[in-house]
Amino acid sequence: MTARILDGKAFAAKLRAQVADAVVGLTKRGRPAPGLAVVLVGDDAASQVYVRNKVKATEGAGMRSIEHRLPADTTQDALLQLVASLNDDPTVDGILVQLPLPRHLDSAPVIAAISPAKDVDGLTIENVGRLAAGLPGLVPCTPLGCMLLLDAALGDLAGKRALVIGRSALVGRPIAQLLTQANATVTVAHSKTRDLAGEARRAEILVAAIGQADFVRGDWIAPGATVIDVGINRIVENGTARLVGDVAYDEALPVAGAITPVPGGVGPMTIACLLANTVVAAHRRHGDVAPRWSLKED
Ligand SMILES: NC(=O)C1=CN([C@@H]2O[C@H](COP(=O)(O)OP(=O)(O)OC[C@H]3O[C@@H](n4cnc5c(N)ncnc54)[C@H](OP(=O)(O)O)[C@@H]3O)[C@@H](O)[C@H]2O)C=CC1
Ligand SMILES: Nc1nc(=O)c2c([nH]1)NC[C@@H]1CN(c3ccc(C(=O)N[C@@H](CCC(=O)O)C(=O)O)cc3)C=[N+]21
Repeated sequence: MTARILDGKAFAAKLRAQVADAVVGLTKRGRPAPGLAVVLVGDDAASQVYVRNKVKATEGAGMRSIEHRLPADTTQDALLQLVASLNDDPTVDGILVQLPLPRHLDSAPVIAAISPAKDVDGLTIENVGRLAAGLPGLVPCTPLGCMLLLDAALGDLAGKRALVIGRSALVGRPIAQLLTQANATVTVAHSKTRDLAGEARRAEILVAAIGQADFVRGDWIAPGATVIDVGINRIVENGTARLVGDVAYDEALPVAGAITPVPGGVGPMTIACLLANTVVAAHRRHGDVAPRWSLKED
C-alpha cells in the first residue's frame, strides 16, 4: 500500500481560483480590489519564503499587495504606529505581521494593535475568542488550510480520533479547536507528552506542527491514517539546503492512507487561505455576505 499524496499545490490553485472569482464579484459590485498588507521586520528565513510566495499569489488573484519591510532595529513605537496607520487605511482589508519578530520587540502589543476586522492571521484576542466560542471571525490561515485539505480528503470527520502535535497559538491550538468543531475526538500533544509514539499510533488523523525535521517516524503511524505535515524545516545535506516536514515522509508513505508532502502540502494552502481571509474581511467591511470555500470534488 502507498499513501494518497494530498497535493497542496493543486488544492491551493483551486482555492485561489475561488478567491479570484470572489474578487471579480466584488469589483462587479463596484467595490475596490481587496488589499493585503504584510509587515516584515528583519530577515527571518521562513518569513522571507512566505512573503515572496504571498506577493505573487496576491497579485495573481487580482488583489493589491502592500509590503512593509522594516529594518531589524525598528522600534516598538514605530511598529505600533505602522499598524495604526494600516488600521486607518481604507485601501487595506487585511494586515499580517510576520512572526517571529526580532527579539527586542514584544509581539503581544503589536498583535493587540491590529484591528480584529483586518486580522487575517486570526491572532487577536477577539478572533481567538470567537474561534473558541464557535462564533464567526477570522481563523488562522494554516489551520484553515489543514481543515480544507482534511475536508477534501476525508469528508465527514465525526467521531474520528485526531492527534495534534504542537499547541502554538498560530498553528496547533487553532487546529485542535477546528477539529473539535468538526466533531473529531481530539488529543493535543506537546513537549511534555508521555509516550508520544503510543498516542500517535491511535490516531486516524495525525497533524504534526512541531518544527523538528523528520520527528514523526513511520512506525508511529496507524495503517491508513491521514497525515497532515505542517512543519517547514530547512536542512542542509551534502552542502545543499532543502525543506522537509516534521514527518519522516519516506517512512510514512507505505503506512499512511493519505499524506501531505513538504514542500507542496500545507504551505501553499496557507498562502491561499491568507488571500481567502482577506477577501472575507473585504466582504464584511463592505457589508457583503462573505463567500464559503470548499475543495471537495463537485
Ligand atoms: N506550512 C505552513 O504554512 C506553516 C508551517 N509552520 C511550521 O510549522 C512548525 C510549527 O510551527 P509553530 O507552531 O509556529 O511552532 P512553535 O515552535 O510555536 O510550536 C511548536 C510546538 O511543538 C511542540 N514541540 C516541540 N518539540 C516537541 C517534542 N520534542 N515533542 C512534542 N512536542 C514538541 C511544542 O511544545 P511546547 O508547547 O510544550 O513547547 C510547541 O507546542 C514549524 O516548522 C513552522 O515553520 C508554521 C506556520 C505555517
Ligand atoms: N504571522 C505569521 N503568520 C504565518 O502564517 C507565518 C508567519 N507569521 N511567519 C512564518 C511562518 C511560515 N509560514 C509559511 C507559509 C507558507 C510557506 C510556503 O509557501 N511553503 C511552500 C513553498 C516553499 C518554497 O518556496 O520553497 C511549500 O511548503 O510548498 C512557507 C512558510 C507562515 N508563517
